[in-house]
Amino acid sequence: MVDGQRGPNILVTGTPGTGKTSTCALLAQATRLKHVNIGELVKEKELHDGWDDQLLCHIINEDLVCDHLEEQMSAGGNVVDYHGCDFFPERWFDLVVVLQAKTAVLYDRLANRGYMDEKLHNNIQCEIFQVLLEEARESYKEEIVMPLPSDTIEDMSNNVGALKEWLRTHAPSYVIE
Ligand SMILES: Nc1ncnc2c1ncn2[C@@H]1O[C@H](COP(=O)(O)OP(=O)(O)OP(=O)(O)O)[C@@H](O)[C@H]1O
Repeated sequence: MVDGQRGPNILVTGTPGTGKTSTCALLAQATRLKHVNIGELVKEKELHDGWDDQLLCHIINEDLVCDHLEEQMSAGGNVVDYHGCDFFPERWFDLVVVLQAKTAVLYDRLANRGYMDEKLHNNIQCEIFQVLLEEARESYKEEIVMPLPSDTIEDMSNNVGALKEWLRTHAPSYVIE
């Protein structure tokens, strides 16, 4: 259910490479939702505690991220894109989408991106053990958690369609016809 006091907020999560950014970008084009890419935001606004040499990424400062986004999320109308979901306030989200990809598909995508060794292995393990789905189910009410396959372009298009349909039901003014 969308909180009646604000616009809808959707979280799109999943292992890196499952298609969060591509899906959110398409959804934002087709609706009035604003795409909030947490990884980009962390870099741009320096909401981090430096660089992790082992994982080769910024060490996100979750408190700074949540403080930075509080006002915008309280207003609603956002689709948030991040490979984690347990540190956001539960009240922010009306729907939590977990994108999933088959191991072979994800392997190719991450290898194409130049991921190697430990980083590649860790992300593949994360997907095999459905870490993000588990995290979403532990952090949000089960009925708002929506796992979706993201192996093909057709899946992506179906997913954007399903999310538009969800918006049509819960917050129709956000759908651009
Ligand atoms: N459903 C899909 N079908 C075909 N290709 C896809 C699909 N989803 C993503 N891709 C491709 O996989 C690559 C990774 O996608 P994307 O950057 O959207 O993933 P992500 O989950 O946002 O990753 P990260 O968490 O690292 O930002 C891109 O080249 C994208 O075009």
